[in-house]
Amino acid sequence: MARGFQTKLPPPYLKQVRLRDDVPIDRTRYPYNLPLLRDDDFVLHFDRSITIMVGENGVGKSTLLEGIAAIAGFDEAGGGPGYRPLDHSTAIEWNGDRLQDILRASWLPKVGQGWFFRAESFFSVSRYLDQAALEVSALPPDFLSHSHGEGFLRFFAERCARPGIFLFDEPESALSPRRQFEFVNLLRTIAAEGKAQVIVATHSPILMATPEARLLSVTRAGIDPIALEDTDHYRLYREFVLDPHGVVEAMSDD
Ligand SMILES: Nc1ncnc2c1ncn2[C@@H]1O[C@H](COP(=O)(O)OP(=O)(O)OP(=O)(O)O)[C@@H](O)[C@H]1O
Repeated sequence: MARGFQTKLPPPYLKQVRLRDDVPIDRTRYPYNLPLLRDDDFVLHFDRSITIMVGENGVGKSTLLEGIAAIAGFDEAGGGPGYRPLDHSTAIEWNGDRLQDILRASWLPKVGQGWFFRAESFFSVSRYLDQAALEVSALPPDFLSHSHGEGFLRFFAERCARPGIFLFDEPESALSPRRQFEFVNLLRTIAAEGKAQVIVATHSPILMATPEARLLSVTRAGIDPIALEDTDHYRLYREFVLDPHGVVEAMSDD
């Protein structure tokens, strides 16, 4: 068991996040201006150990994950509690971590263990882990001496064997379709073991098909449960597989 987190209670540990009603919200500025957060009664419920968020580019899935990561005590750039893989001191942009100021989280119990996986920071996080191990004369995990996808899967498998809350932003970006099925198997193992909560944002219909997962549709209007077969992603891929050349022609700009 990871130090600091042991519970007999089943996941999901993070039950919901909702907008606070006791702080003013400046809706003119990112991330507070996301259309998704327009309603004062915005609420995101988690009712299974695996939650998969799906939605068009730009609706705010990554921003929400950054906000949840910050609430859990993880760096917005990725990593676990106490990891600071990037120096943010010169950052001029506002990021999703600012959502922690306007969101109220309900936990049972509160979990501070876990990891925020981001494809774009995998390299710097892996370097950071190697460096941290070398500094204490430990064996570096060396996730980078593999292909991108292999290193990523090894990383997931190693981290997710521990209890905690795990956040994944588009994990499929490093994975071939076959490896995505391995990732689904990993999610299924996590669900069966009942010691961890996982929240994934994805565009992959393969990941969305994880049987144990609650699939949530994220749109500018809000967040609602959805069936795989009702997602735009599934419908478009289905049309494509049935008639790839015809669909490419139909979608062409000319
Ligand atoms: N640091 C930032 N400053 C200002 N606006 C931002 C910033 N990061 C993202 N945005 C904007 O916020 C909106 C939501 O972005 P976000 O990356 O959360 O969407 P997403 O649903 O994760 O999209 P994708 O599927 O492309 O990853 C987009 O309109 C984006 O342009």
